[in-house]
Amino acid sequence: MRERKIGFIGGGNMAEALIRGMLAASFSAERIWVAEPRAERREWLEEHYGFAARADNGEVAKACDVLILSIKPQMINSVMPEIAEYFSDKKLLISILAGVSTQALESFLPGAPRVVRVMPNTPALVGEGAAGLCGGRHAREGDLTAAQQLLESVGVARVVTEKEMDAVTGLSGSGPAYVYTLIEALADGAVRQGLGRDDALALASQTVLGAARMVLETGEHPAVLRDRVCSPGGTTIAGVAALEEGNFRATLMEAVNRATQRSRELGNS
Ligand SMILES: NC(=O)C1=CN([C@@H]2O[C@H](COP(=O)(O)OP(=O)(O)OC[C@H]3O[C@@H](n4cnc5c(N)ncnc54)[C@H](O)[C@@H]3O)[C@@H](O)[C@H]2O)C=CC1
Ligand SMILES: O=C(O)[C@@H]1CCC=N1
Repeated sequence: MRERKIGFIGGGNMAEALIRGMLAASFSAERIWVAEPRAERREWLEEHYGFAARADNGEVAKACDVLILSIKPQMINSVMPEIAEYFSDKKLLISILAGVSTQALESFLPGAPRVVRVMPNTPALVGEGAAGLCGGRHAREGDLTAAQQLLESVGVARVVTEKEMDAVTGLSGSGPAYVYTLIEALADGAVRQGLGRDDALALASQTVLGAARMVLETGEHPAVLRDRVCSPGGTTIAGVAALEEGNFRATLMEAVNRATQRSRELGNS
């Protein structure tokens, strides 16, 4: 993958997160192309990352071996024909679009198109992404491996079934937004009790990071780790009781549920 030319179709937030992560993981900037219609965004990308961004999707589709489709799902009808013109079985399409199936993408492309659908997330920008991916009907074994390696250069990547992709979207694709809300709310709670804003944000963020690493590195179930924090009659169980009163767990489960449903809707629209 590192030797091939990789072209992003759409240079927005998620494309930038992947590009920045890839550059940090020593992908060469010369091999990264971006098609982006907004002139000010092209200038910004060029200034910050040192590659030339193009206005024309066709130019990037023609030049690159791997295309990473990173437009909004609602744009596929107008953008896919621009790519299809230059697509062949020598090229690979990797889509990051929420909800859009490999079958829908394949229907725009000639022949037996090689398509891999991935759902990354923005922490790829700092090398801590969490992604799911699946192959389309004509994707070769090496295509899925290549896409997985690319995603693993910026975090964790799990191969899942296409049916599972909407749930991945509701969990890790959208999940950073839930966690940012959690961090902000934790900090607000401490600010309310008189702690300085900077200290509150730093401690809230590190607490989330530390707890996540405890789950990943000890292999213990989260409930076991939680029980170790809850001293009988202590402070933590008083806080946990408030979470239960506020339906914290049910609310998070419902957030994943709604985002998953929305991903399915985007696929049907
Ligand atoms: N933002 C996120 O956290 C994640 C987003 N995604 C997916 O990534 C895709 C992009 O999302 P974002 O980066 O958040 O959106 P965004 O709006 O930041 O990026 C989309 C980019 O496409 C450009 N664009 C508009 N019309 C175009 C055209 N005709 N041809 C080429 N480019 C065009 C826009 O100018 C913009 O820069 C979506 O499909 C989304 O489902 C997937 C995982 C996470
Ligand atoms: O909100 C969205 O639709 C995109 C997909 C996953 C994260 N952001």
